[in-house]
Amino acid sequence: MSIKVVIAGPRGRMGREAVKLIMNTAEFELVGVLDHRNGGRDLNEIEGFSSVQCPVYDQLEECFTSTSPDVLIDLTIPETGYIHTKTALLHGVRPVVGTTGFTASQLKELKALSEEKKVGTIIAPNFAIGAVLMMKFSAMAAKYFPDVEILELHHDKKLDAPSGTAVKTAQMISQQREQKKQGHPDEKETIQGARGADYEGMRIHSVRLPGLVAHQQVMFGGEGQMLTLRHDSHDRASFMSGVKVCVETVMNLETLVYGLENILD
Ligand SMILES: NC(=O)C1=CN([C@@H]2O[C@H](COP(=O)(O)OP(=O)(O)OC[C@H]3O[C@@H](n4cnc5c(N)ncnc54)[C@H](OP(=O)(O)O)[C@@H]3O)[C@@H](O)[C@H]2O)C=CC1
Ligand SMILES: O=C(O)C1=N[C@H](C(=O)O)C[C@H](O)C1
Repeated sequence: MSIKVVIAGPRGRMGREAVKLIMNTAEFELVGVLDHRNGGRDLNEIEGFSSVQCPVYDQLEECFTSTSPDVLIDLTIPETGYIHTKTALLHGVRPVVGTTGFTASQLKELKALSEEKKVGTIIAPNFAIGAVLMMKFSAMAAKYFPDVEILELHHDKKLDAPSGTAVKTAQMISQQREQKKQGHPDEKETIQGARGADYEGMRIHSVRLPGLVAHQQVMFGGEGQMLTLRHDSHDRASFMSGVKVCVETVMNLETLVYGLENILD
């Protein structure tokens, strides 16, 4: 039996890749898409989708009622992605969320709702296996190198900063690292923001430039040595094997999983 999927944000950079993934995977069926600008049309009328037949909705409730999907893949923007995830849970549809920028309190609320409804949910700040390994290796290294700074680099159309990946990396590092305020105790910024964002004393720096896709470098400094871990996504195809695993796995969950590292063997 196939897994019935709805995609929110199909015209976006990630949404277009996700449509291809679902169409090219025999066990998945694209039953609808949510596009706030094209409700009532068919996807094959929209530029770039001439061979994909599937109804387009601009209201998520109507989409769920009409298509009875198993899974919602959300690839939109932070505020909307949060509302979509909540709506899916209330309709018994399992969310797989790539959208980043949710607050800690939103994540907490969604986890509680997922558990209350027993509807599996995966929120993955990064679907690329290489990025997940970089995060895991960073957490391992932080035990030995408590002085660490994260540099994330993205295209200039990105809305949230720091990136979801950088925030998740900092959280994973903080579970291994002795708490520490880095840099000189008396350091002063002569231009505000020069030292980046402060996450429990470690710094996160966000670069936004045309020409970039998604990149992150985690730098550890020790006595007379440096360790640098870096991951580069040069193409959004890098995220799709992770999306596939999430769609398959969420079918067997009854709680919220935050991070792809928690479902990989
Ligand atoms: N987890 C992961 O591995 C990855 C996550 N991401 C995240 O995925 C999200 C999407 O990224 P990306 O594809 O690059 O972004 P895009 O801006 O290319 O796509 C976002 C899409 O969402 C649509 N959208 C905006 N507002 C709404 C709304 N109110 N209702 C419905 N749809 C809406 C946009 O439509 P329109 O433009 O017409 O408003 C657009 O089609 C981001 O949060 C990004 O950080 C990105 C890459 C990898
Ligand atoms: O917006 C993007 O492009 C990306 N967003 C995710 C994030 O915020 O970490 C994942 C990846 O870095 C690409």
